[in-house]
Amino acid sequence: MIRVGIVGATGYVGEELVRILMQHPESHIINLTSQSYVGKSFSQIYHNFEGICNTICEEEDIEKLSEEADVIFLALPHGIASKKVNASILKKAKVIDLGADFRLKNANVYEQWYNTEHFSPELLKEAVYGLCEIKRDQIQKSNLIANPGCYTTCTILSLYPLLKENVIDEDSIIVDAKSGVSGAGRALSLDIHYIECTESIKAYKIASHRHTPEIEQELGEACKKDITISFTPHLIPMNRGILATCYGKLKKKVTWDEIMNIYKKYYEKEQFIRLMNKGVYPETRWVKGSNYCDIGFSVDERTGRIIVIGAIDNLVKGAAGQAVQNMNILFGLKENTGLNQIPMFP
Ligand SMILES: NC(=O)C1=CN([C@@H]2O[C@H](COP(=O)(O)OP(=O)(O)OC[C@H]3O[C@@H](n4cnc5c(N)ncnc54)[C@H](OP(=O)(O)O)[C@@H]3O)[C@@H](O)[C@H]2O)C=CC1
Ligand SMILES: CC(=O)N[C@@H](CCC(=O)OP(=O)(O)O)C(=O)O
Repeated sequence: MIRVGIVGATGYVGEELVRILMQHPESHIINLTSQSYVGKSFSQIYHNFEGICNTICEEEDIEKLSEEADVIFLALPHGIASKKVNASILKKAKVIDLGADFRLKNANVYEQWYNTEHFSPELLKEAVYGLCEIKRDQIQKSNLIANPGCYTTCTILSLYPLLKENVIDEDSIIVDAKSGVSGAGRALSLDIHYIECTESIKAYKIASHRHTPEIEQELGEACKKDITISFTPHLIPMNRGILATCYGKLKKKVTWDEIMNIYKKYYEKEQFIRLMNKGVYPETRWVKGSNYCDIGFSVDERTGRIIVIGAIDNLVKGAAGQAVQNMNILFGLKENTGLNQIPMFP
């Protein structure tokens, strides 16, 4: 059994990690940590776990945890993981960070977009960006995984084959993405009060969202160029789900079938990526509660653009599910172990 510790277990991502790992046949949760709920059992915080997980939440002690656990998941706000992780911890346990501290390769870029200091830039070289379908060979050999963000997972998976195969103009990319409110986490803030976000849709952090450099970094690596994209996130009054609508100018005339062959080249064997048939476009409810990323597209002959739609559950493929997929790769398990949840509909 893989001994697992979850730091920040009481947030939405932590809760989802517990839900998935409790059903994982090879994992055993040995420690759940919290900041505000030390001494409380997990089922007192999340009553859906009554009779299922009565583990008492403890104060975080990552040094001690690294002696006892095989893998530590960090589900903390940005800026904390880079203070906590160090080389000595990584010698003893593998770390999967679900925040953003190790995703960007350049600490200056991180500091610029996150407005906070990076406390362990020396670890950025060894951190692997844990987008499983694209980086599994590197993930396997690493002790520090930077689990991708939710918008970024959906966007990069949706566009990656087109950039790898040089099909679209790299600087023409526009991503219009929508997220459910759980994407903002459980901590209280005015923007996510019921009245502030129900029955309304809004764009936010226009031309300034911190997922922009992450998408540019990974798609730039795919096409071996520095690229800039326009990325606009929106808050949607639903609990879970990300829908990314991605636009790109085609470099030459292509048919839908030709593009589908490109997607198949990269994703045909991927269990968690489902390519939609012609005329079918992903919906968030088709992936809710599951680790799937659904992708559909249309070739617009009139404008010479391709429009790709991607959908994921932000808490599963966009966070905890992908983190467990990373754990499976790290420990040589079948990648789908514990991750075969069928999407909930409705
Ligand atoms: N929500 C989502 O869809 C996604 C989130 N992420 C990322 O995952 C991470 C966790 O997100 P999420 O679960 O939504 O966030 P939440 O706000 O719901 O949870 C944060 C967790 O971190 C703990 N915590 C907060 N501040 C501190 C601190 N100063 N020191 C130690 N622990 C602290 C909280 O403890 P307590 O409850 O005890 O206060 C809680 O357990 C973030 O980096 C987020 O950006 C990534 C992908 C998707
Ligand atoms: C709706 C909402 O507020 N979403 C969050 C994204 C959450 C996420 O996946 O991102 P990180 O892991 O990079 O924090 C946001 O826009 O900041």
